[in-house]
Amino acid sequence: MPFFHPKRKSNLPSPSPAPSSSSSSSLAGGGGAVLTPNRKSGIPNPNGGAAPNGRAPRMSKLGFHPSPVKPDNTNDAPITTLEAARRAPNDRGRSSCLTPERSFGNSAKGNCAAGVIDGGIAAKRSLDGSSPCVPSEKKKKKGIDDAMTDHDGRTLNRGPPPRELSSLSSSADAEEGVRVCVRIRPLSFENDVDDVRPRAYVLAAEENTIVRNSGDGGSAVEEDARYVFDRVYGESSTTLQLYDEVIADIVESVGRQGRNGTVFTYGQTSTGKTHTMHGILMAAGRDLFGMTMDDGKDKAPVAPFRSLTSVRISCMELYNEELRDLLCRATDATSSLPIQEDGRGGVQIPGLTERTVLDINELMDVVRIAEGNRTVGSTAMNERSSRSHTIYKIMYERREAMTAGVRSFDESAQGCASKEDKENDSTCDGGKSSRTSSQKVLTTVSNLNLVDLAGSESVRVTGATGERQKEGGKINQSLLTLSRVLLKLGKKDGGHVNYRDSKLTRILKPSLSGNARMGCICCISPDVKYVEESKSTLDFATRTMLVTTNAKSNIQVEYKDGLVEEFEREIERIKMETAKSEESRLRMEKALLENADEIVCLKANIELSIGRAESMERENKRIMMQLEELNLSSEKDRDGLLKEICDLKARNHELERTLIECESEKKMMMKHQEVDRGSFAQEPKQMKAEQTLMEEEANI
Ligand SMILES: Nc1ncnc2c1ncn2[C@@H]1O[C@H](COP(=O)(O)OP(=O)(O)OP(=O)(O)O)[C@@H](O)[C@H]1O
Repeated sequence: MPFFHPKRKSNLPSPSPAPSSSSSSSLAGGGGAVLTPNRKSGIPNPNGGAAPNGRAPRMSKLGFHPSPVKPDNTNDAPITTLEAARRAPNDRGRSSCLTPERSFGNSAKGNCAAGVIDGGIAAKRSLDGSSPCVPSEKKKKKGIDDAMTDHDGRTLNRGPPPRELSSLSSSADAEEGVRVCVRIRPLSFENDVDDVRPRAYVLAAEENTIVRNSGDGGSAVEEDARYVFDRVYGESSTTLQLYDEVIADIVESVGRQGRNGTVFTYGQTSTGKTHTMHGILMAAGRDLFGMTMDDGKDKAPVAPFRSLTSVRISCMELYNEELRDLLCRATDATSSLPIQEDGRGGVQIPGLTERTVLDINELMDVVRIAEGNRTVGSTAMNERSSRSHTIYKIMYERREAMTAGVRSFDESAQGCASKEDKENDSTCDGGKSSRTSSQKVLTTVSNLNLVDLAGSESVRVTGATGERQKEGGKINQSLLTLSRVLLKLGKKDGGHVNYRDSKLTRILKPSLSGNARMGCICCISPDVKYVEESKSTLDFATRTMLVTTNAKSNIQVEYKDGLVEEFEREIERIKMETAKSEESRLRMEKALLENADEIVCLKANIELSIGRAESMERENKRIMMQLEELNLSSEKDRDGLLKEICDLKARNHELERTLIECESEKKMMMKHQEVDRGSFAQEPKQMKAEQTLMEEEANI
């Protein structure tokens, strides 16, 4: 079954600007919200580092800056970096690497380095010394070969011709299809160009067709294995290419026509959705700020007018069906925000933080803060997997004051945009109206919603358990609801569309139900392991192709005498405020510089103290160890002494016994002695008697 959907508009893009629109306070419209300060995070700055002036994003009191006046001299900086990759060959700054005939053609296989937008990969590709935007001969040839053959070198069937994307030159308020493109991420980030492993899906010769790699010779690709979208981008494509061909037009109609735009990335986990969305955020921000600068240039010759443009951003995530503000303080970050329908088809999110940003650097600073607050987790497939759907809402507001009777440039180009305008404006009725009011103000608030959906995932490949598995379940559930809603919308007569089954579809309702130009980027992996997951993404993309929207231009016209003067006074006041805040910033910078020495000194002292504390801790540990050793050895000694005492006691006991025995022996001996002494005493007497007797005998 061919998936080409024939009912879309087909005008080539035109750079001509168009009129503006009115405000609404919803995801499809404007939205009053509280301003709160914020935290830091980690996406690369468009200049590759901190903002050149080192400033944090500012919140202007009113949020407006006069568009013809540059708020400060840093405004060009980010644009310059990005423009370097784009501006060269044509003045609209569209893909600088594309030749005119390729700009809607084979560019899908291009090797253009996208400067900061595609980061590492782009930089890697330009390392061979060739100009980053001019493919080398080898690459050019490979690009052509890729277009005609699959990865095993087999020729592929041709698909239907690409449907042409409608553009700004199409009449305002026309129905158009959601712009759908598929991007295949590189198989391996280290060596993507030369990796020759077979791919699950390959690009066909047409830039809008992708086919399953059947592996059977490739010449007879089955119809159900062939998908046709608005564009298909291969592994070596860049985000900038994709942005230029599919998204830039939507962004332009947000800035120039006051229509809402919504772009979302969809796909399996780790297929490059966040990677792609960051590039889009940067490029869209640059284009929108470019338009604020253009405002004055285009109109000055046509009408006496003044215009004020402001850009605000809010960031939110939908985690486990809870809506969180990504720009509020850490303590509040976990509280869930309510979603309220405003009864006019829009959605309100009370309490959502809005930050006014004055240039692309400030915008990306805010995005970095939001990124830092996003819920990410590590899975088997992605070390930093988004565990939530993230919505970046950029509000572009423009107020124009002009003398009635003279049309603004945009009006002249497009005619009066809205019915109210026609009714109120004498310039739109061929001069029949007798209205004589001299001044009018056109106010337009249009929103660009950039939605980075969490990746669909199967436990089989992510190996998720516990909390990760629970999150995965919620993600899949909300994506399934989105898919069902798109299916119903695509069928037209599909009956009631139930947006209420998930918060994701509730938030996206204003866009899905028609009041936004929409773009959908479906990301897939070329890995054959994930062929089923990729097929499911391609089926989703196919369903999305059938959905059409009809975005209205949001414009409000007010008439008031003396308004231009009032407007001019306001511009002056804002200019003064801007100058004052610039002055105080400079003062603070100076004070910071003056305190720098002291800070260095304090730092050194702190480091010294930390060193001392560490050595004291080491000493403490050493003493503790010695004490322990001593305790151990004294315990040993005590045991030995106790044993010795026991031995001595036993010995003592033995000696006492021996003593007693000795005593008794002694007594016995003494007794014997006494007896002996008695007999001894008798003996001398007897001897003496005997002697006396003998002497007597002798004398006789
Ligand atoms: N086209 C690409 N070129 C270079 N690197 C890429 C590309 N696509 C993805 N990557 C890298 O692949 C990794 C995963 O990409 P990313 O986080 O954007 O995927 P994801 O689809 O958003 O994943 P998840 O749904 O899990 O959040 C990142 O390191 C990213 O930089």
